Amino acid sequence: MEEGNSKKKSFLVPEPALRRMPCYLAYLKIASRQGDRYISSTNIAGDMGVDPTQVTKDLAYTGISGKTRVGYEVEPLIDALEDFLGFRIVDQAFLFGAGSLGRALLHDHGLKQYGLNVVKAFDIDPSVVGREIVDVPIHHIDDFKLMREEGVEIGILTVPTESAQQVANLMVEGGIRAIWNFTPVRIKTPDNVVVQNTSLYAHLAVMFNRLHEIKQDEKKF
Ligand SMILES: NC(=O)c1ccc[n+]([C@@H]2O[C@H](COP(=O)([O-])OP(=O)(O)OC[C@H]3O[C@@H](n4cnc5c(N)ncnc54)[C@H](O)[C@@H]3O)[C@@H](O)[C@H]2O)c1
Repeated sequence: MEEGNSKKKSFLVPEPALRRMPCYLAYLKIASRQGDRYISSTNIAGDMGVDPTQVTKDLAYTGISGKTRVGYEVEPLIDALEDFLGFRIVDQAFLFGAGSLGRALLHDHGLKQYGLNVVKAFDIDPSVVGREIVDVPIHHIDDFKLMREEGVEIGILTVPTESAQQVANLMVEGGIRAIWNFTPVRIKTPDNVVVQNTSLYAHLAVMFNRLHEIKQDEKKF
């Protein structure tokens, strides 16, 4: 489950719409592979369990609108969504904390496909510093300030909770402008730094709760 720091500033595109867009994109890519040239918002909505008006509104942010009766042309919509979401430009990122989660992220091919290329990682553990994981060199965190001139603005935070704020401070001092925070700590940053909190476990909690409620309802009948 993800939660941004949009409280600090009001952004043009609402976060729920942005979160739905990668799902539309994945759906459209399947449609394209099946040879569909056109698709209607009603079809997208029906298959994805979203309201058709919501689909039209969300997709309008890309600047593309559907045609009466035929709907959206699939390929141009895929292009527009990828451009809009920034998935076609590959941004460079640094990773902080090359432990179990950090390494899993380094092994994920999806990140690059979605426009994020991790070029360096930082850690304090002598058993990982100096090594490479899937071609990404692991440096000591103390060397991070020397890398400032590389102009990398995106940082992934996967350090233990106790170090989260301290490492986040270092990241900001070193020029990081957007932090993808996987730690459960609500880190404090200046207003002009984007923080995106992500937790697999929050989704798990929702799944447990929904399953529990469904089973409770079944018991009643
Ligand atoms: N968001 C999620 O869904 C999710 C899932 C798993 C873990 N987590 C969180 O991610 C973080 C990492 O979890 P993990 O299981 O990978 O832990 P881990 O202990 O395997 O890895 C943490 C790494 O950070 C390094 N580290 C410690 N202090 C550091 C510092 N000051 N600077 C740089 N590196 C430092 C450690 O040496 C280690 O390699 C934790 O905060 C955990 O709660 C979140």
